[in-house]
Amino acid sequence: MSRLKIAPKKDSFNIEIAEIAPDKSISHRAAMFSLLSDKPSKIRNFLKAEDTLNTLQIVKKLGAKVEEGDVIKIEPPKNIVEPDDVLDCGNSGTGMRLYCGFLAGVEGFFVLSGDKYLRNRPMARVAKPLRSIGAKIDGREEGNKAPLAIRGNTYLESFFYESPIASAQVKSALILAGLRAKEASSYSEPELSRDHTERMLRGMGANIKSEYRHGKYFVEIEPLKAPLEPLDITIPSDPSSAFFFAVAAAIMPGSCVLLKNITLNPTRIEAFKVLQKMGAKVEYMQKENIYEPIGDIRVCGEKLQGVEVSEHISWLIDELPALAIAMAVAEGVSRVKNAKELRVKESDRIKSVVENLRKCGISVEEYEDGYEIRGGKLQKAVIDSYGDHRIAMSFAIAGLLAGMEIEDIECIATSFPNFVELLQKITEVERGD
Ligand SMILES: O=C(O)C1=C[C@@H](OP(=O)(O)O)[C@@H](O)[C@H](O)C1
Ligand SMILES: C=C(OP(=O)(O)O)C(=O)O
Repeated sequence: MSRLKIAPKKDSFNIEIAEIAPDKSISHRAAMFSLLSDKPSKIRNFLKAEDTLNTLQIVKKLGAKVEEGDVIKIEPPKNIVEPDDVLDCGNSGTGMRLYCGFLAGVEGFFVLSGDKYLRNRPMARVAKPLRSIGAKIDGREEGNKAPLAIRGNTYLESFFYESPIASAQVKSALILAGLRAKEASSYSEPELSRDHTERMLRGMGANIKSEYRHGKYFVEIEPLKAPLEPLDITIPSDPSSAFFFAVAAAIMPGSCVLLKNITLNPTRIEAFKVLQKMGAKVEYMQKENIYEPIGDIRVCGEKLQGVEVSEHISWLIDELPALAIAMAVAEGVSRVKNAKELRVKESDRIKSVVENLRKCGISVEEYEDGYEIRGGKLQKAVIDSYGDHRIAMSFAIAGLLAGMEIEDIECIATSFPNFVELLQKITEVERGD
């Protein structure tokens, strides 16, 4: 297990970062959705991190020819091939849950598994609704835990599913199944979760409509009549990865960071808005709109104030650990509520945030669905990442103020392989065993 030692940064900094990792959510989808066409897809700036490379590896095992280079070219098979081995999703909930929906309606036998963290995450949220439309999915705990065995079939019923949670992974799994169902289907969620699946599939020609009705978000899905158009996409940078550097600037008054070519999709930048509410200066400069609004974000540090976060949780769920670092140094009390979903991520992120902040000398109260953080002075500590990339990177950023030692940092490679290299532009970072 490797560790990182981060040296405190004494002066403010002003940098531009054009090398934030490509968007993880969009990369997973680009690789997987290429299988819905009968023509080759071209993907530029694909995220070459463990999670998305596992998804791409599965695309190959399902019969696609993949040419890897600066541009990834995926030539889909005529028919999906039944793989002769387990499909390894690694650490990725997105990979596993989306493949469940994708494979449920494809003839063949498929086994999805992953690392010890993923095998411990709940899968009933996709297995149950998929089973109710005729999918054959089983696994440990009656299909709640991987390995999951899918006996795909082409008889999926159409559905009207009201999801109790705003989860883009559940929504995407059901949309993918709906594309192969007998008739039109409908899905609703309590609030709009990230909508990359709808945007990309629509761009490929799928008949998918979405609208707000009675305070809920609905998606109507028409089954595919023919293969979709291929993707020709340049993946923008990931706002969830960019956010670590936004926090770095925000907690060091006088510092600024310009983050280039980031997805500005409103379901992805809510954490930047919270940082702004806390007192940081945040500017958005939209440049393009290809499937998604894309542009630059500039963040400059000012004195931060405590904040309460209890709405639009799905729009900032992945950023909450990094936001907790800003909350830890803000003046006054901050609270996060309605965020129970944090407990079923790569680690129980409520526990990992609370325990590690306490090690840094910050007073924190744990709630079932969040936490209360009393802003103070961060102290240097030895941090356990719990094998969770977002915890490792969040506390590495905290190191800018106090110095920090992070244990078990291999997980960073799941989403942001060049994170340490970029952090070294700001301060000294030492890797050790
Ligand atoms: O669909 C996606 O790409 C994702 C959806 C979110 O998960 P949930 O659907 O579980 O909320 C998010 O936390 C994850 O990092 C990526
Ligand atoms: C929750 C995350 O990803 P996933 O669910 O795909 O493992 C994440 O990247 O923070």
